[in-house]
Amino acid sequence: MPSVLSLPSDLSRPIMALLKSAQSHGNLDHILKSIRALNLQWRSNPVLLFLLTIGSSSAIGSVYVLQKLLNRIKARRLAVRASSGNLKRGSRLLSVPYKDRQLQIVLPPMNSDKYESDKLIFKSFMKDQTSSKIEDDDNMKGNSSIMDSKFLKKLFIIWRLILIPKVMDKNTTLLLAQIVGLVLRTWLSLLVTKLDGQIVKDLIGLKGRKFARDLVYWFLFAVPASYTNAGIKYLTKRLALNFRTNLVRYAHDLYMDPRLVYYKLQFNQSQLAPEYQLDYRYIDQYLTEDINRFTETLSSLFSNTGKPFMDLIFFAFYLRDTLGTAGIMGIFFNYFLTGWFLRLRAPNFNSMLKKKTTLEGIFFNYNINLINNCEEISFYQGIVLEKLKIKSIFDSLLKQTTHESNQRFIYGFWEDYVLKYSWSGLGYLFASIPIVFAPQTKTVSSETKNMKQFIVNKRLMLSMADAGSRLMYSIKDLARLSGYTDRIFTMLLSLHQVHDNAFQYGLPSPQQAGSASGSANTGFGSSARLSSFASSRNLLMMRRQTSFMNSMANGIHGTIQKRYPGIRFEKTPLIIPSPKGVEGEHLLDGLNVKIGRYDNLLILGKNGSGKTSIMRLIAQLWPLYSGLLSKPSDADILYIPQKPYFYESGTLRDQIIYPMSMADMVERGVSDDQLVHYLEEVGLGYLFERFGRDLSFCPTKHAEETNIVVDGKSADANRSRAMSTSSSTSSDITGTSWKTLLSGGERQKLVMARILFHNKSFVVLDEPTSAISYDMEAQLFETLIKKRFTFITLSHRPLLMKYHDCCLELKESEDSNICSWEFRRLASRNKGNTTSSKSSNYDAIIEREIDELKTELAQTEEISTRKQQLIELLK
Ligand SMILES: Nc1ncnc2c1ncn2[C@@H]1O[C@H](COP(=O)(O)OP(=O)(O)OP(=O)(O)O)[C@@H](O)[C@H]1O
Repeated sequence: MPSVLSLPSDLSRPIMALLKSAQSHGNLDHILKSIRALNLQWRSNPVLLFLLTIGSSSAIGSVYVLQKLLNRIKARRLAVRASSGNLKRGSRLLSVPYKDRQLQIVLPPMNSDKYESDKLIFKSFMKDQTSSKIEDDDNMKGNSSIMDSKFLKKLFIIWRLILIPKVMDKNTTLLLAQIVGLVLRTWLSLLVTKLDGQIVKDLIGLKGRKFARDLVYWFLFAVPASYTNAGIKYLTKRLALNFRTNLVRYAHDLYMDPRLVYYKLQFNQSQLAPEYQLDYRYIDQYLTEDINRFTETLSSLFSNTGKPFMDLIFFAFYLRDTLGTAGIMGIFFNYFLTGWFLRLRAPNFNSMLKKKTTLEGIFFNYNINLINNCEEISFYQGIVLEKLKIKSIFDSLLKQTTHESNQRFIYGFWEDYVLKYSWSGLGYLFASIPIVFAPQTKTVSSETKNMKQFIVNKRLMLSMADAGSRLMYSIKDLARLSGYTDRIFTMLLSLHQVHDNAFQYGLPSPQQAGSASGSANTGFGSSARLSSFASSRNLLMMRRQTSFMNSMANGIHGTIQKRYPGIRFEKTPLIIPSPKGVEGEHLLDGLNVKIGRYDNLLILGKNGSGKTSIMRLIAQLWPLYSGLLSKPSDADILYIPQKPYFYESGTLRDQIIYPMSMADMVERGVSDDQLVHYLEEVGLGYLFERFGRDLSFCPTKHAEETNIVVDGKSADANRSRAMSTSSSTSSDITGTSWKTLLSGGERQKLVMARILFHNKSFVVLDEPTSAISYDMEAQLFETLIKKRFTFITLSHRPLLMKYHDCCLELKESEDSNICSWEFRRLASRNKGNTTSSKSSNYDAIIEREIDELKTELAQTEEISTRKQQLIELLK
């Protein structure tokens, strides 16, 4: 038998001819002759597929370029329409920096009806869970099986509502294209397998010309095969990205809603089963990492399971001709047996993944906390304690990861032994069956035929084994997907619960509690934990009735009027929101206060007495359980919280106009000059100078890359000429944040400039001048009075009375934990000269404060005298 390396003369001739032609540069005749000598069949599969690939990729490329061009034209038109305010109602146009240009993205208006109808689907899911009592012991431990109905139901809900909301969706197209790609790839594998056997047959049969031709076919095949592989990978990534976009937008629409879901989430402590409870502190991880991982796992699952599945079916059909139906049945029986065996051995990857992801979130958040509070921690020199805390969190993560690795090691052994080696061994065995049992004829042609058949069968068997093993490996992917599906579903469920108009801050709403098909005690459905113990139907019914009565009695029944020209409380309790409702912790009871336009109110009280909570009630962050609250419309009132907030990556201008966008500012006709004037009024003119007389100054690095322009109005459009001379000073102080760049007092003053800009009739200020010097404080209050703002100030300093007309004092009560309150009108303030007006009422309080200060001063003096005496003694 000739060696494969020593080519026979028949084989070397066409190759030599090709080489010679290559040597004689451009001798087309020679090349054509050599190709002709190969006897290529133009209608053969490799040639047709090669030409088809070239043709279709050119067509796809042209469509892509055309689409890009059309998109650019569309974006330009949109920008023009946006700047003239002609966008569809509710739509917003964003200009997002991308490479060296701005991408125009239109955000369609939110379809709130969709979210309301989706809410019903989530509600009925929760009701089904209770009524069918799926909360069995397994679920209590979070050990849901990867293929259980709950996982599939959850996935189906997410799929139908968010991932592919309608049949004619672009994601459907991508999915279909992916399926076509998978079928094509399997078919190509089959053709390649046959060609492989043919090449071996040519070699062994010493057919040089055929060998060279099949080699050319091989290289032609490589083009569509590689193209299909790359295409499938691209489609997988694209689908994941589209799924992610849909999910992120959906979650953001619910989370960042004017119904304040992002704030109220902390109160959603309904008594749901643990698997449906979301820890709001880690919502960032759900919204970012989890969505990303869920969509990637889901879209890659199609190619990871689709390809082996197709392979199994195609190859089984092909092999049936040689191995017979019994042989194929035997192979599949083997697969199921090993699959069953591996499932028995598989640890609970789902629950391991959930635990690990939660710990990763805690670890990540703690690191962020360190960054956000680095200065405070440095002052306290608290890094040792912080390090200990971070270490203990990391240790828990490490323990969980080690446990997971150990489990994976044992399972990995069984998986590899069975899937890689046993199945391949069996593959050889099955491939040899037709040869071993064929009639024994010892001619050269029968040997080469046998060899070809063996090669083809062996390749198909190994491919089948590989496909089967990949299907088995994807059990792990499925477990991972199940874990992520649980997390994403829980997040969406919680968002819907809080987004619900009837959200009761953890207490079930009356209709939920009493719903006929519904259940006992969930934020929206039922208490899985409670109902799992309620073994009898009667007990469940009783529980429902009790819950209904409770929620009726403890629910939110207050009345809010929103167009009142002042603030009025009538018989209003101040209760910390909780699942107990009215029975929760009371801070104040029966509050009766009434102020009108131009009545400035000071709310006085010690720390923790409930001042900020009153502001929360007025701003409707907290519910009004009973009584009456009358307040001005939202457009007329501005709330200034105790902690000055600065817009992340925002410019100096953004900080003044927050929460308005540049587009709104331009629309209101406010110029940059006016903003500068406000800065000067609050005593921050020098800051403007320091930042290079540039309102676009931003201390955050890469601010330009993240500077998103809303509705086509550029931040620079309104900049006055005086400001365009940006000095080098501004660039010297980049790379920090507003929080660290400004002092405490400067931050409060900047917020005051915000008040002047918004110019709303009513302002609620929580400790607005706690870090500002007395002279500046007086100036700021004088400005507010002069500009005829009506302000409600929350403070613990009676000295501020001189700027106010009424005072609500919250006092500690001797006989109960609930503060008592006293509302009184202060003697009329001389609006022009506040310091000259005195009232005996607040004189007494001020005298008391002065006395306290004097006592403190005397104590300090005494200490310093003693210290001096000690020093002298030591000398
Ligand atoms: N979300 C909450 N959950 C539980 N308790 C809360 C919550 N928010 C506030 N409280 C409690 O309510 C009480 C009143 O808080 P509030 O912030 O209104 O005090 P304050 O009078 O503004 O205090 P300070 O002057 O220190 O700002 C405090 O005891 C606080 O612990």
